[in-house]
Amino acid sequence: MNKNNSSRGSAGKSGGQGRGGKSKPPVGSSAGGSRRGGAGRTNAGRGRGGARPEEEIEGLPVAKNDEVNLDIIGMNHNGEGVGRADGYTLFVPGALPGEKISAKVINTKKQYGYAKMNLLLQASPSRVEAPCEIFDRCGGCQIQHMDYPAQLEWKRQQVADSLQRIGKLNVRAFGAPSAGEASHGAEAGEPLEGDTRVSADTAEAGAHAAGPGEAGRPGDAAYEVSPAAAESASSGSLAAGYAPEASSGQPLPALEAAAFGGGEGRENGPAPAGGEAAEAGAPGALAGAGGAQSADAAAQEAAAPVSGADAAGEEALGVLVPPTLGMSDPWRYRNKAQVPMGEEKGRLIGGFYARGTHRIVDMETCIIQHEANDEMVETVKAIGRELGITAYDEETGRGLLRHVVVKVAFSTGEKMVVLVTNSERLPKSEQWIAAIRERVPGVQSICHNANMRQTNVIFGETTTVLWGQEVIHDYIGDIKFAISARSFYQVNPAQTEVLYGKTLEYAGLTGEETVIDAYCGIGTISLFLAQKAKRVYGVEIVKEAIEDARKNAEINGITNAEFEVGASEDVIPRWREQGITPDVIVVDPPRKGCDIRLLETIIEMKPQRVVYVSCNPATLARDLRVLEDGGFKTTKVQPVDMFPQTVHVEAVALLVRQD
Ligand SMILES: C[S@@+](CC[C@H](N)C(=O)[O-])C[C@H]1O[C@@H](n2cnc3c(N)ncnc32)[C@H](O)[C@@H]1O
Repeated sequence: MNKNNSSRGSAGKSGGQGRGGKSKPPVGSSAGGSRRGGAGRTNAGRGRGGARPEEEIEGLPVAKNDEVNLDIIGMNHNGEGVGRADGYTLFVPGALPGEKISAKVINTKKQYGYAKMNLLLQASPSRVEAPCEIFDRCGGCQIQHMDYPAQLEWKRQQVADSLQRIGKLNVRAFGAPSAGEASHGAEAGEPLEGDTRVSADTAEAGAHAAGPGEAGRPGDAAYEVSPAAAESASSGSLAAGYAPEASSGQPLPALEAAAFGGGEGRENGPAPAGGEAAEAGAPGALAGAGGAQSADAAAQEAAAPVSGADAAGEEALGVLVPPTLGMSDPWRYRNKAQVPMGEEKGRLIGGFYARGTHRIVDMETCIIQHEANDEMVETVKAIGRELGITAYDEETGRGLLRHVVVKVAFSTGEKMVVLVTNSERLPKSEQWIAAIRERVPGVQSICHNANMRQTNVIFGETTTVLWGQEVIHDYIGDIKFAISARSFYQVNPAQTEVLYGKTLEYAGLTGEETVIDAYCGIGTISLFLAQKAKRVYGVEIVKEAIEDARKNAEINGITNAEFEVGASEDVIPRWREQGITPDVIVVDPPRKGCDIRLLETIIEMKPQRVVYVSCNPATLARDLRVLEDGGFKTTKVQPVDMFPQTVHVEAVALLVRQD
């Protein structure tokens, strides 16, 4: 915080425009006009004797309703700007790294608080106008106001930071030469800008597990990843994976030290203001932006080890985290929409939840969805209104239509509509079918899923095909996949090819290997691997997905892949007892990461390589630490942007066995 420029209480309050969304926040002409004399670091004079509002905590440098000027030094994993007011962390929705803002404190906790941006005093060069009409209300995307190169670089930093702080891995300084080159230059071990910024940007990210709507949760201040927390978050919360532990009341650095045995790895100072933005334009730093890696990144990749022998020489340089592989057109990329339904003044509406809430923002178009999905959702809403359908109400448990789920296969154009209702049967099903068939050209499958439980989980156990096929078909590369209503299928088909391509490359197959694909879904990765391996064993917990996987092997004439239903942590130890000895194990778990029993089994099975595909850098880093302690070395972790405009981060890691 610029102490001299901050104001207290109501003095000099400015406009209240809120977060930087579709419309940019007002840009102030200058940061001058200081209203507060002196540092004003204490809460003195704020009624210690009972008049103080309950949430106000003594000894903080700011209080609720204070106006402060902040330098935004980073962005947390929810996409909120991170500012410091006299060392106290304030999260500011809509603020970008490198910006100077004026903000009003809206809530304080012991270790951090929230502020609302009033005035943008100095904008980041990465700030763009969010193209979506409802960006400032909808919780679906979080970073449309950041240009795409900066999004990609931020995602790389998230991965690098998690590896360092949670996994306690030594991350190679970006731009550092490979082992061979290192002997020629002194720079090899020196931290580069990227690394310096990493920790500062996200030092608070782990401390902040909750979105605005969850701000009241106790003890958000730990990096430790709890499977239970992550599990509950898999239904969509961005707070996923961080356990409410270790709320000691200490300032953040001490907390971090406690959680991670502090002092290990790099200790980085705060990022220079504007650092994120400045680097966004750095040559070679943002290779993913055009859908291709930079020459720099490609050279590092080529130099990175893929075998245990090479790894020794590279070890001192640390784990390589190349630039995020991004899309050339990061819009309209999603093949699936799962839209909650509600009512507004008695009218059926459907859209995504407002940030941090379960309040539905009615939506006509979503510009990260394929147009066909937009059209299907709109059509289904219109039909629902015509048929007088009620929407399910979470609070009362009454009402009928819960979710509309639509899928489109990019390569074949096949479409699926799933109506999820709070009823065993779909009332007026004949009318629904006739109307959808008539108004959704090319629809191949209309399904009903019954979910009568009072839960956030979208699907219930029973799915019925109302009309048409049970599945739709899509291709990834040359392989054809059947996708049913409930099976997991990657949502960004263009980037799925990139992700699986990396997975296959890291698996380093010659045709002689036995491979295990844990958390295999409908066998997508398994079938990719099977083309280059001797035998592949896939395991997945959802029965329908395994049925799809078997069908998929069959329709592609692949005979060297077999699949089993069950939890990876139960099935793979059994395979071990049966004498299956994999050369390569691929894991692609949900956000909560791998079960510890699975990690222990992997360590005991001693495959040459482990390829870990992850959609949560925090749990990835936690699990890599276990595998490292068990004798594996992490050599590279490649971020792949599967979810542009959102804070979701995907990465593929390669580990090689040390002995
Ligand atoms: C991130 S998806 C990956 C699916 C697949 N690899 C793909 O790329 O399409 C994770 C999958 O793990 C499954 N899953 C969750 N917990 C599991 C467990 N304990 N054992 C096996 N599969 C599990 C989910 O049903 C889901 O299909």
